[in-house]
Amino acid sequence: MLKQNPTQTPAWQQLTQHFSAMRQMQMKDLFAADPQRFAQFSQRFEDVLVDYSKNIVTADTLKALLQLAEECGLKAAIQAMYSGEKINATEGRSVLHVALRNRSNRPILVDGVDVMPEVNAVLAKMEAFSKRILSGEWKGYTGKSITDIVNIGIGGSDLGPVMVTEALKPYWQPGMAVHFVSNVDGTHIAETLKPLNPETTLFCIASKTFTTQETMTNAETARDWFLKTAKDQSQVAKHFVALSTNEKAVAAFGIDTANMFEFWDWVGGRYSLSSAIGLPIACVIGFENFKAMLEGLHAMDEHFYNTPFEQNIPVLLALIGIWYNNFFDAATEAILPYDQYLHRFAAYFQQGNMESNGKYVDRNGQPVEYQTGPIIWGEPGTNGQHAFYQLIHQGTKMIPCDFIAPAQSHNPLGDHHVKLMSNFFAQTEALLMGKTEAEVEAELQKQGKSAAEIAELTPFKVFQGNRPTNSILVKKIDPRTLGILIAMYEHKIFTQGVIWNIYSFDQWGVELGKQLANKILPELENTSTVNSHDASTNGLINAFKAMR
Ligand SMILES: O=P(O)(O)OC[C@H]1O[C@](O)(CO)[C@@H](O)[C@@H]1O
Repeated sequence: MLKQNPTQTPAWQQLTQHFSAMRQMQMKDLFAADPQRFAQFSQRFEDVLVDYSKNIVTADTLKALLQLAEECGLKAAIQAMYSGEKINATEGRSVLHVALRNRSNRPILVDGVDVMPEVNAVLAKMEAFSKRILSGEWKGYTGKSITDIVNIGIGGSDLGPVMVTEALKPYWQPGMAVHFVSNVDGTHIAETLKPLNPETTLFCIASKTFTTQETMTNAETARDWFLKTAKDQSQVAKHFVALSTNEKAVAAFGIDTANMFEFWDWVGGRYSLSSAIGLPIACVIGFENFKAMLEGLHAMDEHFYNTPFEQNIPVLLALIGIWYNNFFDAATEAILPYDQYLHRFAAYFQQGNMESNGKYVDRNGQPVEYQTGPIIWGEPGTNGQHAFYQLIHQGTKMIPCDFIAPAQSHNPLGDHHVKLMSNFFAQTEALLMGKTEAEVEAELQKQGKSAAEIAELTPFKVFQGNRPTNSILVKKIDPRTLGILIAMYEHKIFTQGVIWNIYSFDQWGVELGKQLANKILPELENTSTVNSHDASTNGLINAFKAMR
């Protein structure tokens, strides 16, 4: 794979020059000058409309950004990922989440072996299992059917299934509920288990490595809770299944490996929701709906693979993100879904994006001299409007935002949805147009304010506008559309990682904290004074011990 420093490309130089012309550009002037701007700067994919016209970009900006993608070897990088090359070089692994939802079934080779037969075999096992659970055929140790699934996992073994099961709540099958335990804080599992009955509860222990401290601790607590009632160790098989790549550790924990749903080292944790990690999803929305989501993911995978970059939605979103991140110095991006069911969508892509592209070392092992991954955050609208939008509208920082909304609500109650959507449209319009001094003065005059009051109040009520947004309007949040949206963001992240010349599929940055926690843990289990750390850490640990 090309290891190109993006700042050394001709396109980057061109963008730098172009930026000096664009930094003062007003989007409203661009709209006024070009009645075709919306048509020119929007793309449709199935029931998804992506409008990126409210960005500080012209055709020339996109041309230069597309050139940057070419010069950084994006085409070859996509090819390398889809053909199973070991693009996760620091871990020596292929990156093949696209194989998990490869509905075309075309062979995808890792080390010369087609992975599709094993992908399909696990999917078939998930289908059979989820059907047995949902039909009530799978019985617990007292002969009762399962009513509650508890997924125990963290990070990529939690956030995807949480986000998807919440997003697709209208598709939950009758008589089944799903719960998630991730935090090692005992409160999480204690509160989750409180209302549950061990006779009708199934635990999915979800861990790629099956060594993660949080997950193994919660899994042991769950097993103790279960055995407190069931008594008999042999009944564990009816209530515990494992979603993992580590057969040995699964067996050592006491889970029958017949109840293990396998995946592979070429599935990254944060890209694993369409692998066996998706089992709790299939068990609550049903396998047919799970399959529809896989089909949506695959449709967007195909779009990303086959579409020329100038119409390629993930590529365009990635390039626009780079424009703000690297030229306008925007440090964050907000994801703002106007759909309550998508309330964990930003959290999901916080891991997806920040664990992938939060890197300062490039693929040559050198520190980068440019910005890489942005900070991702967000909450559902309209709650965000009454919390942090003040800063987006009038703060000193540029925050490019993605607004996401469905045209059809799953809960068409009265006029709720049109009210919600009026806010969706109003916000991006306000961020684009702002409100001028003259408009504010006229408004205050109408309200009967004196000249002195008008002069005093006007500066506070002016909105500069010119704040960039993408609007992603979908027909309905259904399994297929959700799959499309997920893959769209995944490939945006990939594209940016390629251009920033970083490795997007490792996560060494999470290791140091884990190592130190393992060192500190035994120090917390006795009463002696600790002095093996820096003064602050020693002080805190010793204060903690004194307070216990
Ligand atoms: O599935 P595992 O192995 O328990 O890991 C959980 C999570 O931990 C990480 O390795 C680091 O936080 C994530 O990448 C991963 O999703």
